[in-house]
Amino acid sequence: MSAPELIRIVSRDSPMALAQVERVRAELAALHPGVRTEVVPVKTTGDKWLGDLSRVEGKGAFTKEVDAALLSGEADLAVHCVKDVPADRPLPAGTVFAAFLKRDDVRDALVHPDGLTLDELPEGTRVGTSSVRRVAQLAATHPHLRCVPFRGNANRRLAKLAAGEADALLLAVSGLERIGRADVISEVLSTEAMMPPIGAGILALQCREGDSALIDAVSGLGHPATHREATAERMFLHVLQGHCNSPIAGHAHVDRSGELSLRACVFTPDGKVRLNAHEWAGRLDPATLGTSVAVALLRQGAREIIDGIAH
Ligand SMILES: NCc1[nH]cc(CCC(=O)O)c1CC(=O)O
Repeated sequence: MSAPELIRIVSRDSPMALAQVERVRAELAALHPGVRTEVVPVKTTGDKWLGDLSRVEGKGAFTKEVDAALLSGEADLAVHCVKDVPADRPLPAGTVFAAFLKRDDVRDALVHPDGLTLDELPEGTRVGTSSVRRVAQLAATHPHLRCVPFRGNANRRLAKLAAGEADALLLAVSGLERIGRADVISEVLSTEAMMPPIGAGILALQCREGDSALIDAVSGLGHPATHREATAERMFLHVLQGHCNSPIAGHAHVDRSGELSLRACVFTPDGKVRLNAHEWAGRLDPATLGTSVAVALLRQGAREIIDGIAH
C-alpha cells in the first residue's frame, strides 16, 4: 500500500510533547521523504488541572483529548510518552500502537541550583515532586528531605524552582534532554537509587485500528528491543492493577546478548515496605514475563499494599 500524502500528528502542546513530535517528524521525513506532516496540538486535562491528579475523574489525564482527536479523525497519528498512557486497561477501543521508538534514558535526575547531589542535600531540603514513586523512594533512602507537591510541565517546574517554590527537583533525564535543558541536571540517579516508572523514556505512536496505510508507513520507526521492553512493563502493570496513588516502579531491559529481564517494585507511600522481583524472560514472550513478575509481587502481598492506599 502506498504511504499517505499527509499525516496529521496530534500531541499535547507542552514544549516536551512538541519536541517529541519533531523527533517523529524528522524520523518520518528520513524514511518517507514524500510524506507531509502537520501538527495538531491539544491541551489535556492533565495540563489544565494543576491540582492533585487523583482528583481528576478517570485515568488518562494526559491522553484523553489526544485519543479523542484520533478517533474523531481530526488527526491520524498520536505521539505519547508511554509513561503517561494508562496500562491498567487496554488502549481506547479503535486505537492501536503502531510503533515504539528507540528508548531514551530511563533515569531520573536531580536538579539543584547549586549543583548539589542527592546525598549532599541538607536536612529539610524541599524536593519538588508530586510523583508517589519518587516520594516513596526518597522517603526510604533520604528521610531527612521533604517532598513538596509540584505539578505542571517540565518548563513550568523549572520556573517554579527558580522562583523558590522548592530547593531541588526530580525530573526525568529524557524529558530534560527533549526540552534542551539537560544543563540543569546536578546528578543523574542510578536505577538502583531511583527505580524508574513503567514506560520511562519511551515514545509510542498510536493510530486508528485498521488504518493500514498509516501503520505501514510508521512501523519502520519502531525499535524491536524497545517494543519488547514496553510490552513487558505494560503487561506487568496491567496484571498488577495499580492506581494513581500506588508507588510502583518497573524496568525491563534487553541486554547486549538480547536477553530480556524485568525488575519491578511496589512500595508503601512512606517507603518503609518495598517488594522486589526480578526475572529473566528466557523462552517466555515479553507479556508473559510481565505477568510473571506481577504475580511474584502479588504473592509477596502487593495487592494488600496497593488496596490499602487511599485513592
Ligand atoms: N509525568 C510527565 C512526564 N511524562 C513523561 C516524562 C518524561 C519523559 C519520558 O519518560 O518519556 C515526564 C516528565 C517527568 O517525569 O519528569
